[in-house]
Amino acid sequence: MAIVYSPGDEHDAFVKWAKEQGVQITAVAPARFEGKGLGLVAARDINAGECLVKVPAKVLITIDSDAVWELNLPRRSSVQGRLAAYLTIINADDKRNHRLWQATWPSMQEFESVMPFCWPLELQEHLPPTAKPLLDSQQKKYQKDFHDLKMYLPASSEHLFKYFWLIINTRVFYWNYPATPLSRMPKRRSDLKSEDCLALCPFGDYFNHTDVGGCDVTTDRSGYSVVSTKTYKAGEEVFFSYGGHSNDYLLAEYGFMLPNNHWDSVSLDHLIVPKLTAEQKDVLKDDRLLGEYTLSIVDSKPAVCYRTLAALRLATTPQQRYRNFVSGIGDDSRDQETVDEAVERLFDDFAKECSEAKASLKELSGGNGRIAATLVDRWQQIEALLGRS
Ligand SMILES: C[S@@+](CC[C@H](N)C(=O)[O-])C[C@H]1O[C@@H](n2cnc3c(N)ncnc32)[C@H](O)[C@@H]1O
Repeated sequence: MAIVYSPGDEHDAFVKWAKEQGVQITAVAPARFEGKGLGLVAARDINAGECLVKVPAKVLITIDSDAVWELNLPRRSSVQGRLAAYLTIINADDKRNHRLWQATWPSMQEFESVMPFCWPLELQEHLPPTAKPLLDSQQKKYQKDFHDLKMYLPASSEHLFKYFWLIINTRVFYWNYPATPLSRMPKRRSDLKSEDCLALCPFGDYFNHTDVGGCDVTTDRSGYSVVSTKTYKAGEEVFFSYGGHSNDYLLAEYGFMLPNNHWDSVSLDHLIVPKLTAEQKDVLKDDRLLGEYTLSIVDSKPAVCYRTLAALRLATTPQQRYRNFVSGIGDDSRDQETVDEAVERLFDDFAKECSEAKASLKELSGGNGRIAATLVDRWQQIEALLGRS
């Protein structure tokens, strides 16, 4: 993979600024990686357990930062919205403290090709069934944030607000305000959800994601520390994990997918739920087994989850045998063949959906070849999950 070790003057200027702000950087440097934008490269051999980056709390951008707090943005709007509004409002100020940092962020043009949020509707409609609801909820969140905050933004700045909203979506770290006074917290500490706990973290936001990790990130009152959990050879990319996310989640939230992602899975709900009778749905609901049916790879083979097996058993065998299965009593092997056949039919239906989506994307590609190619890749990955590639 092509790596550009000196990615540009703006990155040198930012690193100098970050160090002046107290960010400690050891043995890693920004570099450009094909297909990933910027990332961090090991500047020498690194041992497991080395502290590579320390970012002091005072340089984070959170809703507790004085400059954000002083804008007095409405508390009913989300933390993501308020941070995007802050960045939009302050953007015209040439002396803003994070100016050199902002110069290292991706452009709106880059987002337009990789973030499903920015894609034309006809391509969004070709997202797989697990990614589509993620995009829908993102769009709703964005609309609400813009609605709540537009009166605080400079005139005609929606485009900029959307850009910063995406910057926050793709670059924030989890921060639960370890030293913030109660009056400034977004909610009572016990009510905080992950979407309330956001911080922009200079230099930390250069790290790209792997499914297997490679560094641990810890927080305390002093800020963030990133410590290697494995050895790296000089010139290797240094990663950490953004979490155990499927490729549909990575695509919708961050605009990329991993070629081999051991967390990958897809929902089977759209194939199973519409085929259940109202009575079957009630039974599954009472047993807390309605929905969240997933397919993943276990021991290198396609595997459906326990919930799927329960739903298919209810759909294809007498109810008492389903009851025995979920209660863990009796011999369930006599229905194994029937359930296996139901799984196969499900896979046939999903494989057909994959072929149709790919065929329709071929017709569409036109000027959006890169987006269509990403979508075809994702449908092919689903075929591989089904064992049908
Ligand atoms: C926190 S930023 C990391 C730095 C970013 N690559 C940049 O150019 O500034 C997260 C973004 O990096 C990209 N990214 C992270 N991990 C990646 C990976 N393994 N492969 C491709 N892109 C990745 C995605 O665009 C994601 O939205």
